[in-house]
Amino acid sequence: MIPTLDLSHFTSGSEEQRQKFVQDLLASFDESGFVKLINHGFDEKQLSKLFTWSKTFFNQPLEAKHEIPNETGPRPMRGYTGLSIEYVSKLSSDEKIRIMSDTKEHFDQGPAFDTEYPNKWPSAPSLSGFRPFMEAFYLQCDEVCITLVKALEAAFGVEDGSLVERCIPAATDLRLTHYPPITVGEMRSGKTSRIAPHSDFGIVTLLFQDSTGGLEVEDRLHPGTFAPVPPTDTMEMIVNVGDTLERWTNGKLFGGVHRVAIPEPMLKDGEEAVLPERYSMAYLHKAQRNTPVGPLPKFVTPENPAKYPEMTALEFQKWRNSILYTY
Ligand SMILES: O=C(O)CCC(=O)C(=O)O
Ligand SMILES: [Fe+2]
Repeated sequence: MIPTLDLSHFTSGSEEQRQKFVQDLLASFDESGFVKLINHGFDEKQLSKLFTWSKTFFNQPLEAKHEIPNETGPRPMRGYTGLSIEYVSKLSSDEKIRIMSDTKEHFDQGPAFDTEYPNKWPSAPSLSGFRPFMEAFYLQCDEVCITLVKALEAAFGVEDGSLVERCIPAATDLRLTHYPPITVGEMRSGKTSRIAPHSDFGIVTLLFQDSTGGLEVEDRLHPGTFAPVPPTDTMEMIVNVGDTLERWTNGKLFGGVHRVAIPEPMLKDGEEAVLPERYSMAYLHKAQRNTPVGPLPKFVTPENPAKYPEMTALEFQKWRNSILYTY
């Protein structure tokens, strides 16, 4: 089971609570690559609005969504990507996974100030409030990530601010995903899934899921074995370690592998049963673009030499993104 930690213990708790938060965060990342957070600063109204906006966006006619197409290729994603375009399965070295398509559509958003990869916003009057809401939501997610990075500085015993400065200005991608209804039969076919097993590219990911279920986490000690992360509370934020943190820590921490499969209560259902549609929001926290994503000196020793080659955060992201469309 993934432990639940109280973020307010770190931001406004006693020294003892802060230290305990830091230790528990590291222990949980070490064990599963995942943690759940409460008291993260978002309230129920905001989260319900987030999902309402996401539904309004994806409920638009396809032509309207295609007015802001994401350009597939080795670059940060912006705008709308339709069904079965991105295959995260291509990141896997397992042949059985590599043939799986993802049945999802998504909207990707970067920093508001980004002129190199500008955001693409819908023009429909019914969505006029979408952009201001999402821009504010993005900033609030970034604040939570910076707080977590501060907790990691304490956990690793590195200088205060030394990791935070690697995250400014923000270069994160926020993603809204819609998984349309799909039959149990299709999900069991081995040819498709909602999202195939993968790890995220950034430092950490913040995730809010609706009440549909299906998110699963791989047991690091038993690759190929997954445990469900059922939605128990809409206020719950799920946080996972991404590949950048794995690289910075020279493999001490690892990118938590996850997927979205058949929700637990439907596991015994027949082939014709239909999984209801599902919505999620992932804040895929990234390092600042020119920041190196090779191992930090602290984690490199003669016994444990650097396992990951040096490159910038943007080079790493371009490389990983270029793989997603190679079919
Ligand atoms: O929809 C989810 O719960 C997971 C989404 C995800 O893994 C991703 O966007 O990287
Ligand atoms: Fe993911």
